Amino acid sequence: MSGEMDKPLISRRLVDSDGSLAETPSEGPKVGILGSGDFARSLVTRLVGSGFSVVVGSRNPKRTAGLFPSAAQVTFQAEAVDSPDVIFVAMFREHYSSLCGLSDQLAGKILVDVSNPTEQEHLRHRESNAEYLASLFPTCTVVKAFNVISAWTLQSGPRDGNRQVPICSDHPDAKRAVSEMVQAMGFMPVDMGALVSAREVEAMPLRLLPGWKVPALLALGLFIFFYVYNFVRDVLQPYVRDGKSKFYKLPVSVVNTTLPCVAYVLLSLVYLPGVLAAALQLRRGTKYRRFPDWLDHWLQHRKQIGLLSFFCAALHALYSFCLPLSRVNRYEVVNLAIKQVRPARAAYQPPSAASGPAGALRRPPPDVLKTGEPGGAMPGLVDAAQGWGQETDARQLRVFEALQEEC
Ligand SMILES: NC(=O)C1=CN([C@@H]2O[C@H](COP(=O)(O)OP(=O)(O)OC[C@H]3O[C@@H](n4cnc5c(N)ncnc54)[C@H](OP(=O)(O)O)[C@@H]3O)[C@@H](O)[C@H]2O)C=CC1
Ligand SMILES: [Cu+2]
Repeated sequence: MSGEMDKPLISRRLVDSDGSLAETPSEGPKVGILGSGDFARSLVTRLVGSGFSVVVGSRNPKRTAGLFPSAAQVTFQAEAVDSPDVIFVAMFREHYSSLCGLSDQLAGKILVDVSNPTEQEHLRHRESNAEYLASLFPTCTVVKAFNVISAWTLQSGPRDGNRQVPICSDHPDAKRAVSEMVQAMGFMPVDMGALVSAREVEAMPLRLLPGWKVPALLALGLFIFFYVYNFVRDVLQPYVRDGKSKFYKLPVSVVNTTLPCVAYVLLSLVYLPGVLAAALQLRRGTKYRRFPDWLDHWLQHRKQIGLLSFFCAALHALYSFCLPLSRVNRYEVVNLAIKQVRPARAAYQPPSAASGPAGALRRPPPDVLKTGEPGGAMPGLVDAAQGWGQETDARQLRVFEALQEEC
């Protein structure tokens, strides 16, 4: 294996002094490609770079020849399929039947189906594209491969994340030959069994973020549940019972109360299946029996559930860090207001019968009336104004104190 890894992907003889790909050595294994689209072009670049001799079959070779490295031979379809034993069909399913005229020349050869159906096509056709190709060319051996690799990955070379190439075919020898090519191109073949598995292999690229759907729906469900609960507890109940409007809490405060609830429940759902599995093994007295399906799936989703739990907790930490900043600001403003109003309130005396018929003509304590001149010009008017001011202040103070509680 280490010997394989030491081999350079592009052999020295294939690279010109100016760095471009030179003429292929005639002894390189010959591979045919039908089609001249994006995938065919990337495939050719990779194959040529891996030391293969490539011949491309196009309906219009004159038009397409310029798109390929000079090391590849571009010709008509009939000519291209003549000599190679392995032929890649880099075309869409609906055009497969246009190759039927080549049936005789293709007899006994290995056809590699690289196609990917769209979601609708996948649902519409009961048989996979590879099985359809095999039914059109019963004298050929069909191998399904490379469909999970994008044209871009083919061209830029395999990365660690997507090295695997699932392969399936009814003929072990053909599968082995294609597996060796896959390896020579720097990818890792994964045997998926017989050609009936092609449907499964073709569905792989259709799955967006496999394994995340159930955990994501679970997290969303939990979030909605706890959000509604916190909404009823923190917003709806104070509104109905005391008439207090706390709807401003909806976008930030209620969300921030909800996030840790979701994080905790998700975290417990990461550990719970392990405990259940251990209990089940103890009860059965063996660990060599399969878990029931529901537990098996649950165990497999632990990583995603754990990551979602971490995400909720991290978001909660961020919210909790940012919230006090705005609160401190609000608190300082309210505090300042209270400091200004409180002395006036302490000095306020409700009007009593002794203070005369008008009530407003009572005399405020001297510390409040610093600027007023007791007994000066128009004392009654000054008193009345200050009495009115104190009543307003008292009401404001109640509002401010309520605000301070909120902070
Ligand atoms: N692009 C990608 O990243 C990937 C593509 N694939 C699969 O590879 C196959 C080719 O894809 P791609 O290269 O992107 O597609 P393109 O449309 O770019 O190429 C399709 C090619 O099919 C050839 N062809 C042969 N007969 C016909 C016909 N009757 N009508 C139209 N075209 C015909 C054409 O070549 P010419 O005119 O020279 O005959 C054409 O260049 C598809 O099955 C796709 O699912 C799989 C994985 C990734
Ligand atoms: Cu917290």
